[in-house]
Amino acid sequence: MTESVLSIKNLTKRFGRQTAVDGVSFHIEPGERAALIGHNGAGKTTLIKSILGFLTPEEGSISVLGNAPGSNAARRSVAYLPEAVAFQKALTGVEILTFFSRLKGEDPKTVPGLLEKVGLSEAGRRRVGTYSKGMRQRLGLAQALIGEPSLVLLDEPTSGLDPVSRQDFYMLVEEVAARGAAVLLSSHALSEVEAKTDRVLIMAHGKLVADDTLASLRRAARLPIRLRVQGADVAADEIAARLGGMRVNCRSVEIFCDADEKLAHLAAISALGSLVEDVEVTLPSLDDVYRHFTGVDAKKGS
Ligand SMILES: Nc1ncnc2c1ncn2[C@@H]1O[C@H](COP(=O)(O)OP(=O)(O)OP(=O)(O)O)[C@@H](O)[C@H]1O
Repeated sequence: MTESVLSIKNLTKRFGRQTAVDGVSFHIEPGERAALIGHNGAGKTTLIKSILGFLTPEEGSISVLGNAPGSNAARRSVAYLPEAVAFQKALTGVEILTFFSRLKGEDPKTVPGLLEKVGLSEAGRRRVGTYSKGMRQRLGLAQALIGEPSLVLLDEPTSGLDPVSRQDFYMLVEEVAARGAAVLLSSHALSEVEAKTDRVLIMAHGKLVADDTLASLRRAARLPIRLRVQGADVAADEIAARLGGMRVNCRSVEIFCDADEKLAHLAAISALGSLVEDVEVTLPSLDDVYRHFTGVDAKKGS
């Protein structure tokens, strides 16, 4: 069995009487991309700071490839990209990456390759003060990737980026995971992480209330799947009469069912032959799953 890159057992962190992280346990394996989601104040940043060794929890343990957080060995294996990455504006991208490479004890000759990886080769000789937010964030990722870390912690990494920059950013994250690094990414952008991560960790009031793949969480929540059947011409009445479900207009009928009933419903729809023009299957979104496990609407917060 491969060793977990990150292993957290029964972690509790308090600030005075406030319990920010409450008995949290999970582990992340090499190559896994895990999303950490939760309302404001759920404990995500406290958890990330504990993994980095910036905070000392009252109870429980954290191991980064067998090493204590904040130890030299753990620091060499962990990369961190905060939400709002800030660099010395007067320095160029090359100068910044060279500086951080030396700080990490890595050879600065990897800098051009890192800049190329994040699409900043041409901008590398320009001062960072002239960079857009997306370019600064990509430089931040390049800095985090110095020395090929085994664990990459990303705190709201795409906030403020435009859709194309987000897309590019997630392609880089995919590459990092494909190389075998474990990625833990905290985000409020649920529709985004839904497609871009392998596992979802949901925190609420300091507790980990869900930890699994989205498909398994959907099954556990038993949220209904929506089948929207579009009939040929004005066949909705006949389709509704033969399949059940709810007629939503003169051509379409909606059926809600459990995951394990889906194939039977699709077979029944298919048996209607030319009466049916199309069928659309909508699975519960991460928003729906989030609401189920936290009782909170992701768009509204706590
Ligand atoms: N240094 C601190 N001193 C006192 N309380 C703190 C401190 N840091 C965090 N907290 C409290 O701990 C709880 C968890 O905060 P945390 O920042 O970890 O949440 P979060 O999930 O990252 O929230 P957000 O999504 O808003 O960033 C909150 O109630 C917060 O007020």
